[in-house]
Amino acid sequence: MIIVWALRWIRPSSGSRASYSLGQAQLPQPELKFWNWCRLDWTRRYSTRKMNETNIKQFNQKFLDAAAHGNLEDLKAFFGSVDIDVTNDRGWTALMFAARNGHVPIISLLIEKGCDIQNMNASGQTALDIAQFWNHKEAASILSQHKENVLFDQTHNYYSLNPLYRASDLRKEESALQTLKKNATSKFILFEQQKPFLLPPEGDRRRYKFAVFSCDQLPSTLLDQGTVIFLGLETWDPTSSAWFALDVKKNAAEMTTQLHPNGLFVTPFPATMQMEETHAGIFAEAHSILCWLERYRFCPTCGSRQKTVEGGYKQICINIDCSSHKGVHNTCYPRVDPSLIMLVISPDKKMCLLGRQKRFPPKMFSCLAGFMEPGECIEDTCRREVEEESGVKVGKVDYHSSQPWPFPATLMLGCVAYARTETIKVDKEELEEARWFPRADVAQMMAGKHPDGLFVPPKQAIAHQLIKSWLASSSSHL
Ligand SMILES: NC(=O)C1=CN([C@@H]2O[C@H](COP(=O)(O)OP(=O)(O)OC[C@H]3O[C@@H](n4cnc5c(N)ncnc54)[C@H](OP(=O)(O)O)[C@@H]3O)[C@@H](O)[C@H]2O)C=CC1
Ligand SMILES: [Mg+2]
Ligand SMILES: [Mg+2]
Ligand SMILES: [Mg+2]
Ligand SMILES: [Zn+2]
Repeated sequence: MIIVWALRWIRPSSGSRASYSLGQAQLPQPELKFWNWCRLDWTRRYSTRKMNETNIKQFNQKFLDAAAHGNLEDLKAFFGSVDIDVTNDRGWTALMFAARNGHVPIISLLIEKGCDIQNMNASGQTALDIAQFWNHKEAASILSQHKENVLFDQTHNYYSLNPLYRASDLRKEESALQTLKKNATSKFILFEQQKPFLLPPEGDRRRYKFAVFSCDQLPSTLLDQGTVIFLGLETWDPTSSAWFALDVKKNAAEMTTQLHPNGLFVTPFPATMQMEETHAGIFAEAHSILCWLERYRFCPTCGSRQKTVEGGYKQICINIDCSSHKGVHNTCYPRVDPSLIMLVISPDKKMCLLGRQKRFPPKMFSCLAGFMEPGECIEDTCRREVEEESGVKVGKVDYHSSQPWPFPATLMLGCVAYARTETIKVDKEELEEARWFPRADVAQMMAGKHPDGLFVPPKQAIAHQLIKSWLASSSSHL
């Protein structure tokens, strides 16, 4: 049913070229969960095979059965056509079934194929919890080794996995940058008014990615008239390929669409939440810089025009008498807005506080969040925002991880906050609702199995990772 709803919201655009537009504003059904909304790529693949909902369920069940029964060859046949993290009604994945029965070769293969070992079922158990519960020592040992790796990697939230070496020293060398731009190995990604030019999910590729061009593939008018940003080099080796973002002017967009038959300029959110992760990291850098250049065309100090230098990373006022040329002139550099996002834990540590902003999809609850103000430390921003929005008083604050949120340039600082009080008084300006949720409810919301259809943001959001960490660290309280 959910899949049918989801498909309803994948609709061809008005032009002759196929495109898919998805938007938060177009989410009228309370049941259309963010979670499923993020899985539309594989849903679409099924739809092209004309599989109906029952067929899909049976197909998925056969995959889960192969894992549960330890049938390695049967399982291999599903790769490429099944979502490796697909679940049954209770949130059990193939990895969990293999862990339940101690099938070590199946566990190893699923991990090698990139399954998410941190997924939890509707009871809040991971595959590792299950292997340990059923005393499958070898399975538990493999899963715990990989869990350590995953936890280490988890400092990289989505949008933060940018593989480029930024080579900031090169930005000051104008002639070197000009030479690099014309270098045959240099790579260009395109934007039109901050909309990235992407290749939509297709065939076995489940994610959007950039269409990447060399200098020779681009008409010189695009290069000459557009805004070019130097993003970095592929490696620390100065002879490695350089990456540039090119914002083509609006009137050049038509020309650009002729460059790749499947490419599209897409509205960045939510499409970029479904990108190949390294491309999402590159998008975060390019998009934040392009938004800054567009919004700060005039000097914030005297209102004169600004000149863009240093590969797009600096703007200087053309008025030589402007005071921005003296002392610390931070208006010349791209802005980053620090903001806090916190999972607030109840005094008895059995519940967490989640809230809803009016703009959220129906039934989605998330962590509270708020922008840092001048002269504030992380801990005080966290305490102030939680009290302003929910009336709850916070004591200790622990830092968890961070995430660039490139809409346009927020840096989310993720924390776990320990409440001193429980009484909630919601600020209706900022939140529609805030509630304490027991651990079991949150586990169901994570697994998309809550009886009232409540759910939390998808794994690309740092809120999801904060909630997941708390569930994992408190699984012994079950
Ligand atoms: N991933 C997640 O689950 C969630 C992420 N977030 C993100 O966290 C960030 C902050 O959360 P939010 O609750 O909106 O923040 P706040 O609680 O601080 O409230 C936002 C309001 O504060 C004002 N404001 C003050 N300083 C700034 C600034 N530097 N930049 C923009 N607005 C400012 C704006 O008012 P006005 O516009 O009226 O001028 C804005 O609407 C946002 O980027 C949001 O997208 C938030 C919740 C959940
Ligand atoms: Mg606030
Ligand atoms: Mg807020
Ligand atoms: Mg605020
Ligand atoms: Zn000025």
